[in-house]
Amino acid sequence: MSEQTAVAAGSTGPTKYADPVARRALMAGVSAEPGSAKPDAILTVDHIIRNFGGMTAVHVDHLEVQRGIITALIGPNGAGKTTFFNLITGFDRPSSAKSGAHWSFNGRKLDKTSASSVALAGMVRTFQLTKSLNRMTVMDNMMLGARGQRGENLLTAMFKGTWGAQEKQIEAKAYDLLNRFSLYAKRNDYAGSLSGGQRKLLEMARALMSDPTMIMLDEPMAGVNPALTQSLLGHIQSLRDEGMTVLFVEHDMHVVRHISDWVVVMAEGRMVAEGPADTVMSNPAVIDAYLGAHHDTDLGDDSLLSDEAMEEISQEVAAEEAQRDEEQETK
Ligand SMILES: Nc1ncnc2c1ncn2[C@@H]1O[C@H](COP(=O)(O)OP(=O)(O)OP(=O)(O)O)[C@@H](O)[C@H]1O
Repeated sequence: MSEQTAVAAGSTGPTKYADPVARRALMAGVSAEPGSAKPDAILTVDHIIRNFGGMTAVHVDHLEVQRGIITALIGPNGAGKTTFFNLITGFDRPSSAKSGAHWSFNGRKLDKTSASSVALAGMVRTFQLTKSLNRMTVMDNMMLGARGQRGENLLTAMFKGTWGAQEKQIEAKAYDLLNRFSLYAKRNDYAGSLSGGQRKLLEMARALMSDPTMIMLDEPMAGVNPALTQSLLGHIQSLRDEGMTVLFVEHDMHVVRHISDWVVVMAEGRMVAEGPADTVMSNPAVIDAYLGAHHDTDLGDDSLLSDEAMEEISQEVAAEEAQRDEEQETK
């Protein structure tokens, strides 16, 4: 069993960053400026711009993601988080592809790389279950997660009847992961029959089939009921404790506070702040980015909503309403 497989199957011991004191010490000297240098960056991104027509969805000058910890990417709706994920995982091309966009993962350049090559390099993102994946069993979803390993299409191999020893190992890994994520009993059920939380577990388990070095989770808690939230959070923390790097997008600020070692904030396509969760969430630029656009956003700490902030927000709301009324009248 490879070391990576051992991580996925949960049989390795904790790594040095399983210790919160070690993680805090690691990041203690890192500047809280956007684009700050990290002690050991696993992902480095430069000059990534994505325009849709006249609108710039992403404009990231520089970003480094630290190896071995959990980094949250937060920002209001439309900030560009998903587009950024798509760009760095090869599912979309930057508009700046020919004018200086480059990014590297684990020492390997990825700028001109396809999505499958990015996954093979060890940077894997979770995907929501699509209609066709819903119609497949849980186990078939897992086997599909191994697709691309050693450049093979396992499903084709299955249908061709070339099911060999190597594939048996992969099957064993799928069972290990299903056990770990409490989905073994569901292995023959259609993925579409799973609850919201179980789907999120399957998305994570499926991503782990390809032995990632870094896992990227897009809103891992969306649609998850409170009973499974704790379990999902525990799984994400365990992955980190076993040595995996985690980068995740999440709107729930309580979750972000609870599990993030580092938080990067995106607004209007740009990285606007970085730092430990508490520092970032008391940063006026972050409060502005959220509350300026979304007055009902819960930043996970009610004490941030001081009388002064509330007064400012209500003035902004009143000004916006007055402007809307004016626009209506002139129509
Ligand atoms: N294919 C596309 N064509 C045109 N505009 C797009 C496209 N994809 C994204 N956008 C726009 O780019 C901006 C960034 O969108 P994106 O989905 O990346 O934001 P986000 O931060 O992930 O938002 P949310 O938190 O709501 O998921 C938005 O204004 C969105 O409408």
